[in-house]
Amino acid sequence: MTGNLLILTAPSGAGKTSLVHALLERDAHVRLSISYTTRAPRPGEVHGQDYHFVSVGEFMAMHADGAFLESAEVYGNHYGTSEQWIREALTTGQDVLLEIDWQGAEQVRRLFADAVGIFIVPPSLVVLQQRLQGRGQDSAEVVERRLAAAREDISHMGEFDYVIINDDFDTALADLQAVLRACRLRVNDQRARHAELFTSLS
Ligand SMILES: Nc1ncnc2c1ncn2[C@@H]1O[C@H](COP(=O)(O)OP(=O)(O)OP(=O)(O)O)[C@@H](O)[C@H]1O
Ligand SMILES: Nc1nc2c(ncn2[C@@H]2O[C@H](COP(=O)(O)O)[C@@H](O)[C@H]2O)c(=O)[nH]1
Repeated sequence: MTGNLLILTAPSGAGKTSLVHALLERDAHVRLSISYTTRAPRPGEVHGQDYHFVSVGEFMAMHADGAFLESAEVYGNHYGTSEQWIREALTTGQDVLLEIDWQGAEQVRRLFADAVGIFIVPPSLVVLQQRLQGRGQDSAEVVERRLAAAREDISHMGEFDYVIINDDFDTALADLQAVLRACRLRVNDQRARHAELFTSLS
């Protein structure tokens, strides 16, 4: 039985990384894909933990080798997901989270028809601006660029299966846990679990 593939997308600063980390602390059966990026590390970010930080040359070589399940240029940097890592993790039966933008989500959906898309939105653009500025890790120019893209990002909401409004953090986290729980109850997984149970009890 393979794991569920969940795509989490949001405008920058909506809170998806915070939600994902809170989920990972509470759920041992879910794993997060660590993306490759050409973006410079933020203060405190760790290579191999937050991202695999690579040069543009390294990224392009990986892209040419077909190493990425999906990749996109987002806010001026390149980002990509390792195909090998994803396929291996799913094969072990663990659920996998992809924290990627809407362009990457589109590519993954084409390859994995049963991937579940979750779009996270901030309650308003004013709140989004406060979160991006409050995070205190990006220059004013970077914050401006990301805010300017937020409306376009949000216009892709309809391409996803679930929408979580990240206003109150605990409510949004409970919503994310509920979606994951619903994924685990999908018929294909449950049929396989039931067949095992049925056989063992017969
Ligand atoms: N519900 C919430 N209420 C208040 N602040 C929040 C909430 N959720 C997240 N934040 C804060 O908002 C900021 C942005 O959150 P986070 O870095 O998780 O966003 P993100 O969507 O992952 O952004 P990016 O795509 O740029 O990585 C952080 O400082 C985080 O602590
Ligand atoms: N298509 C992909 N998008 C990705 C990937 N990893 C992250 N992202 C998205 O980039 C932006 C900016 O992230 P930041 O860490 O620089 O703030 C955000 O929307 C991420 O979801 C990826 O592998 N593929």
